[in-house]
Amino acid sequence: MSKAPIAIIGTGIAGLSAAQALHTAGQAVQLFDKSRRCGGRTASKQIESGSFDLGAQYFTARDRRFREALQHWQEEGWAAPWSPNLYLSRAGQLEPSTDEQARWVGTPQMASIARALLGDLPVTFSCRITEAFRGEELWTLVDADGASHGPFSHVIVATPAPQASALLAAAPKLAAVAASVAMEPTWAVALGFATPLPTQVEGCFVQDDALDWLARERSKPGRNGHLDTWVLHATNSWSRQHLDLSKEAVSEQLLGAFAELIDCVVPAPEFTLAHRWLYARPAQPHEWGALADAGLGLYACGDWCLSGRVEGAWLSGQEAARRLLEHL
Ligand SMILES: Cc1cc2nc3c(=O)[nH]c(=O)nc-3n(C[C@H](O)[C@H](O)[C@H](O)COP(=O)(O)OP(=O)(O)OC[C@H]3O[C@@H](n4cnc5c(N)ncnc54)[C@H](O)[C@@H]3O)c2cc1C
Ligand SMILES: NC(=O)C1=CC=CN([C@@H]2O[C@H](COP(=O)(O)OP(=O)(O)OC[C@H]3O[C@@H](n4cnc5c(N)ncnc54)[C@H](O)[C@@H]3O)[C@@H](O)[C@H]2O)C1
Repeated sequence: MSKAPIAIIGTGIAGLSAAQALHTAGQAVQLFDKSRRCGGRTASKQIESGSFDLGAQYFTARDRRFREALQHWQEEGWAAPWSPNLYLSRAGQLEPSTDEQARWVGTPQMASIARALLGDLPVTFSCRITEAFRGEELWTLVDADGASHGPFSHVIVATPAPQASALLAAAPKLAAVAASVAMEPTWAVALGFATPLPTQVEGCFVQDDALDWLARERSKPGRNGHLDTWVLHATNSWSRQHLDLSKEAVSEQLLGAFAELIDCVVPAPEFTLAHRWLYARPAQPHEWGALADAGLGLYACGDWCLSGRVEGAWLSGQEAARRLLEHL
């Protein structure tokens, strides 16, 4: 009988990073995600007039191993540098914000990286895993419809921490660590304008009550939508305070804040979309790398194990795979 595959719950950057490392090492993997597509918080939304990045806006690469992976992504055309006309808005004043930081984006959209990393690996979408339990030797997963999946030799949980703790119940110490991680929400609003706004701004860090960040989609490489689409992110604190506000009210308030901030007249948008990220980022960075109960064969990874960024998620996935492989 062939060896049971390794189950990976979550197809964000962390889960995909672990999957790739294990696949490269000759291990069979089976991925699961509750969503209809991969990428998690590196999501891009496809609409008739183009696409835009709704979660992660760009990423930086500080770790040598991640820089090497990024070089490969660039060579393959999955990622490219993004050097926007960057501004800072403080106390209502908009000023250019030049820095030396290199930033990258997925091409032609942020979600392209996850799609490329997934490649042909076996995956089950629209499948929310609710339980992972171990028999004498092997693991079984149960989904929200009560269906069982398995058997698996090991399980890697690659979801945000609040969703990971229940899936780690077989290892109470790991479950407790995951349960101790607070994650902050972010409201995101996309606005599409029929006529390009007459401004030089392409990205802006905002120090404000409501807004935290705004980006102009068409300034990113490979984007060719016909609307001038902007993505606005609210601060974590504003998002927390307005967690249950309707999407319409959130769009209206953030559009108002944007119109006050930007140095031009803002017409009514052709298109508006609001999305609430309940678990956008860990409240604090950690240095766990990944969590492991090697005896049980249960592992956890995700941005919350490191820095709350794309780079942290990728490194955490690598670490989970490394720890699993060293115990085979
Ligand atoms: C609004 C916003 C802006 C951001 N901006 C940036 C930025 O500019 N730069 C940067 O570096 N980072 C940014 N980030 C953070 C970055 O997106 C994350 O750090 C990274 O994508 C996390 O990857 P992950 O794989 O750890 O988790 P996720 O991407 O959250 O992936 C987890 C996956 O698990 C799935 N899942 C969850 N529970 C279950 C379950 N029970 N069963 C099956 N599947 C499940 C989810 O559907 C998801 O696909 C931003 C995040 C947000 C939300
Ligand atoms: N909104 C959310 O939920 C987010 C979740 C997770 C990350 N988010 C943002 O992602 C970037 C990623 O950080 P980074 O990779 O360290 O990038 P950085 O560009 O170096 O930013 C770090 C930090 O510094 C501030 N900053 C950077 N450059 C400037 C500048 N030229 N002018 C003013 N301020 C600058 C910025 O506020 C960053 O927090 C990061 O933006 C997260 O906020 C969002």
